[in-house]
Amino acid sequence: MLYSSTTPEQKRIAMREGLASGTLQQYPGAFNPLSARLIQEKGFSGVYISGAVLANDLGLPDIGLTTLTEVAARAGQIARMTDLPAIVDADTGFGEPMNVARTIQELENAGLAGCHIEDQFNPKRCGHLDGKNVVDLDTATKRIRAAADARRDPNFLIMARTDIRAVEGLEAAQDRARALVEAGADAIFPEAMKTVEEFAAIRAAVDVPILANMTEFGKSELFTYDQLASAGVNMVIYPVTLLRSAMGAAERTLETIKADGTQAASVPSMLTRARLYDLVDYEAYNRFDTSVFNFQVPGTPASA
Ligand SMILES: C[C@](O)(C(=O)O)[C@H](CC(=O)O)C(=O)O
Ligand SMILES: [Mg+2]
Repeated sequence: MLYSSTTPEQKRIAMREGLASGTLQQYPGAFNPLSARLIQEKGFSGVYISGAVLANDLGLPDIGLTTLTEVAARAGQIARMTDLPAIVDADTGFGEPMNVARTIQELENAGLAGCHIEDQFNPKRCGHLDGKNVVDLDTATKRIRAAADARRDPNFLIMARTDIRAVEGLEAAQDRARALVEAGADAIFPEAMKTVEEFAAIRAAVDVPILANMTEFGKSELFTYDQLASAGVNMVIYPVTLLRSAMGAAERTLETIKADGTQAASVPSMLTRARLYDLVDYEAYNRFDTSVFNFQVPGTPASA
């Protein structure tokens, strides 16, 4: 009810325990606070908050147009609606190392469990597109050092993402991953790995948890849970999957209304009123006022 009753500190501890457990942690991407509830209900380990989704949701491309204020506010709205730890995509950290430091503190204040900072140039682009550029090693490590020094909760996860694989190859990615860990990264996000073996190569290069990005229509095949687990991956994200699914369903429903003059044919694939009320915990608000939920939800049997 209302917001989650788990504190950000507890969520960060749970996330750290999950990463240390040896079990692959699955973090689907929430596109709004309500979808974070669904992710929790389905039994996932955590919630991912994608920069691409935050930008696309505003009707913008994912090229670094969103601001720290927007990202921290929306990520905070999502994080507080779930008991699960939430990790947010902080892109390039929103500026110079001093801006990165401020970013970390704002994200801590917003209740996030961690974030990732990448080594792309601005304007950045999706890691699975061609034509990316990465900053030099000195700039990349300064970002991470600033992030690690800025946090106040030692359990807030600083994950370093490197996009260098697509630019300079796998060995360069291994070298950079090692340097980023040296600079204080708690985890590594090797972007746009082509094969499971490439994930295993990054696994071999560093001693910290590593993340696999299973985004659709990208450079990586959609590897299964078992494939990633056997390559030693610790966390997998499905960053844009729910937004793509929801928008795909919305598009089909709009087409149905146009074609049929009614949405009736789409109703069976919709979340029902009862399920929606369930997810927002409607009935629980009766503890404040018993006249809040004193009706039969339309569409449910009288005995339900
Ligand atoms: C993970 C990612 O950074 C994101 O913002 O979700 C994107 C996902 C995507 O664009 O498909 C990425 O750069 O991979
Ligand atoms: Mg992103």
